[in-house]
Amino acid sequence: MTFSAGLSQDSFVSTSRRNNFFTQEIEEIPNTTKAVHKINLPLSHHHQNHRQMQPTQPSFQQNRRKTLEYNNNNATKTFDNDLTSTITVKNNERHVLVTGGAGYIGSHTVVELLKDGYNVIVVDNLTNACEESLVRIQKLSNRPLKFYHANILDEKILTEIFEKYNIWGVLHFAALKAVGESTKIPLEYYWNNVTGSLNLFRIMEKFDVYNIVFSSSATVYGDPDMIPVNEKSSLGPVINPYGKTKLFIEETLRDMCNADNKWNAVILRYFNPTGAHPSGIIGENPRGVPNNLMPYVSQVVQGRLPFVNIYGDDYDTFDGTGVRDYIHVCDLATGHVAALRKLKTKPGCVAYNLGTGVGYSVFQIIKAMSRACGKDIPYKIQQRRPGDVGIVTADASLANIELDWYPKYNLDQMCQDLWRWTSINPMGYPESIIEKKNKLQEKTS
Ligand SMILES: O=c1ccn([C@@H]2O[C@H](COP(=O)(O)OP(=O)(O)O[C@H]3O[C@H](CO)[C@H](O)[C@H](O)[C@H]3O)[C@@H](O)[C@H]2O)c(=O)[nH]1
Repeated sequence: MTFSAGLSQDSFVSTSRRNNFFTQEIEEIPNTTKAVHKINLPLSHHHQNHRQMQPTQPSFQQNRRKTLEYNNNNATKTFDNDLTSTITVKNNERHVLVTGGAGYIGSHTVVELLKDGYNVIVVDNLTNACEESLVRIQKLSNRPLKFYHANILDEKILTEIFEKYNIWGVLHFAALKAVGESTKIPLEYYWNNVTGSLNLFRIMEKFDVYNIVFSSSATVYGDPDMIPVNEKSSLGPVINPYGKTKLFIEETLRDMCNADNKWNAVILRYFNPTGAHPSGIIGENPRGVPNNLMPYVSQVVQGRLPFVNIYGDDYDTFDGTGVRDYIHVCDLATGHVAALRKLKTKPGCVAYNLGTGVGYSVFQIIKAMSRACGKDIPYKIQQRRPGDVGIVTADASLANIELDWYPKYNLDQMCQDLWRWTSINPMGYPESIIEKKNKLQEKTS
């Protein structure tokens, strides 16, 4: 039987809103020595008369690689709309390297990094991310970034990046991340996540770059012995290969920091990221049927999926459904900026939970999404999903105290922002030329 959760329509966002604003033109410039893409960013009407986004030629020599270098020569130091603020550029030409910076959490973090004045280089192989997010990030923050379309397993390209730029630290997001998929193709997960990270760490060491922020997950706690879970809780056992890769990389970083005090690592354990940038311009772009609850619910609202499967209503929770600690992706993003500040104090290896400390059940999530979109949401109660636990919430007080980081968004804002992103971008980001080519190559190989 299908039920539906409907609540009063206090924050309806019209699905008729469409984002024509960021139509991107990517043009291949025929060049015998370089494969260059020109990115034309459309301008805010506020800026149209004042500045021009001018693509520049990449200055590096290698020519067979698909590398994009974005530049905005005439960028002003202010931006408008709901992001009214003034950027203080305070760096000394040092860069941070963001692996996986075109992905969901990476892209929101890059916006915060650019706002905070960092020079950002993104490395992303675009397997689970879209180049379009990078175009939009620059528009949002009104600052340029540099992008390398590359895999972290590629020692040659990483070496070249470290040779070329004065890199101060690395934010390491790049990873395969689907729990279910990891049980089917474990070797791919160990190869990409573990070997890719080891490759990155070795190259960092070679170039005397010892500052890293690592994207970990609450999954490293396994089935936690106490709730809310704090950083002193025991780690593991973790049953799926995805979680094992996160735990192994954490352990590697701890060993590296113990062995050599030049290394500093801030490990961030995310709880359940959701929401999207409040502008509705960047957000999560799941490929295929989403595994996680929030994007799944949002596709049900869109009518792309018929109903939400509620995996179990017999947990020992107040309404029987699973309880999780959902956190707005923009709060996660500011957590990374705080982590970089922490790295400047040379802390050794430290781990922080990033969550709100508040748990919501599956029923509460469906109701909150229903409030945000003003629609009834159909659901069916199903068997428990294998590997799920009843309740996981964070004790994030260590991050509050030591990083001076506090989440700002509540559940209704998370749902409103998620729904705004979904309404404006019903099918996610448009595919870029690179992504189309990747797909073609996958089909023909
Ligand atoms: O279609 C769905 C999807 C999920 N759920 C339920 O919703 C809750 C949240 O499930 P998610 O799949 O959204 O998130 P998880 O808590 O299972 O997993 C997330 O948090 C983990 C850490 O706790 C890991 O980081 C993992 O990678 C990440 O996806 C769970 O009770 C789950 O049973 C449903 O009822 N229906």
